[in-house]
Amino acid sequence: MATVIDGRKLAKELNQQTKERVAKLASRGIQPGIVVILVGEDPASVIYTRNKQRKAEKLGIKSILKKFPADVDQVTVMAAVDQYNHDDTIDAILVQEPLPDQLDGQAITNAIRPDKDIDGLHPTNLGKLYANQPGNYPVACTPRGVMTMLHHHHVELAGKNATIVGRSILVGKPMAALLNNANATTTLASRHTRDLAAATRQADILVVAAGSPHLIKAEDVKPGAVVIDVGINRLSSGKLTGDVDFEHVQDVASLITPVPGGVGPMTIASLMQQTVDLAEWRHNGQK
Ligand SMILES: Nc1nc2c(c(=O)[nH]1)N[C@@H](CN(C=O)c1ccc(C(=O)N[C@@H](CCC(=O)O)C(=O)O)cc1)CN2
Repeated sequence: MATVIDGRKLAKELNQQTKERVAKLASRGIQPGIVVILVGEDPASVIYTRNKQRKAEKLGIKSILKKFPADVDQVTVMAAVDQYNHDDTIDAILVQEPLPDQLDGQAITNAIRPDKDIDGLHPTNLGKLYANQPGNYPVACTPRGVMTMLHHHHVELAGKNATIVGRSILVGKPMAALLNNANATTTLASRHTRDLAAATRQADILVVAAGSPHLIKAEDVKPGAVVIDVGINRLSSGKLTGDVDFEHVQDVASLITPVPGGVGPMTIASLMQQTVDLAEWRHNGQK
């Protein structure tokens, strides 16, 4: 039976560390600041952005929620990004995804100053990640949170087979890069993968971010594997469930994350952690 990774507990510990770092910055007259740009009223995004705001305020981080109607045009959003690029009280700019179709998300990301790019999606930051450059730069907060979980549980990565299911730019791609940079042998699978079960069964570390409820069954998992479920799916019953059939996979895995209470809380805690990183780097001139 697998050990269940308690994402809420780990997030609480990380948030405590972040709070202490915020207090240290306050003694230098610095308050880290984040702005979250929310377009439209997607119910899940409204909840996530509210949770981010609450957490930031609780930790002493300045937080602005900049809302736009769903039919906002590109120029208006780009102007807001430009405004916060030049706002010295803001260290982190986050554009909540998903965005409506009329907006060019890539152009918006590219307009964010790389040293305020909290999601680590600007090509400059992605390039550094893919080049495995040393130094300080932001990386996407969900993969960062997953890495923190793996390190916390002393999961050995070097030489291990890691399979990531789902190749989004927000999770799958940076996750594969981080694991590869940690010397794991990585397979980045997607819905195009011919034999997905073969790819998942070879994994010592399996990260699933496919957005498909219970896609991964017990027979898809190597005995003793570490299974990280990034999926958050709301069933018609209202219940949240992951991409992994937790009930049965926990009998096969050695370590497993639940949904809810696994990766989700770590995403927000990592976001707060990285907001403080950005503030420290900017104020210490370590860009
Ligand atoms: N610009 C970004 N947009 C989005 C990101 C992101 O990292 N950057 N990630 C997701 C949504 N997300 C944060 O924005 C997020 C999702 C879920 C959770 C979370 O704590 N989930 C809880 C359950 C919450 C619930 O009851 O609904 C859990 O898993 O326990 C945090 C953050 C998409 N957009």
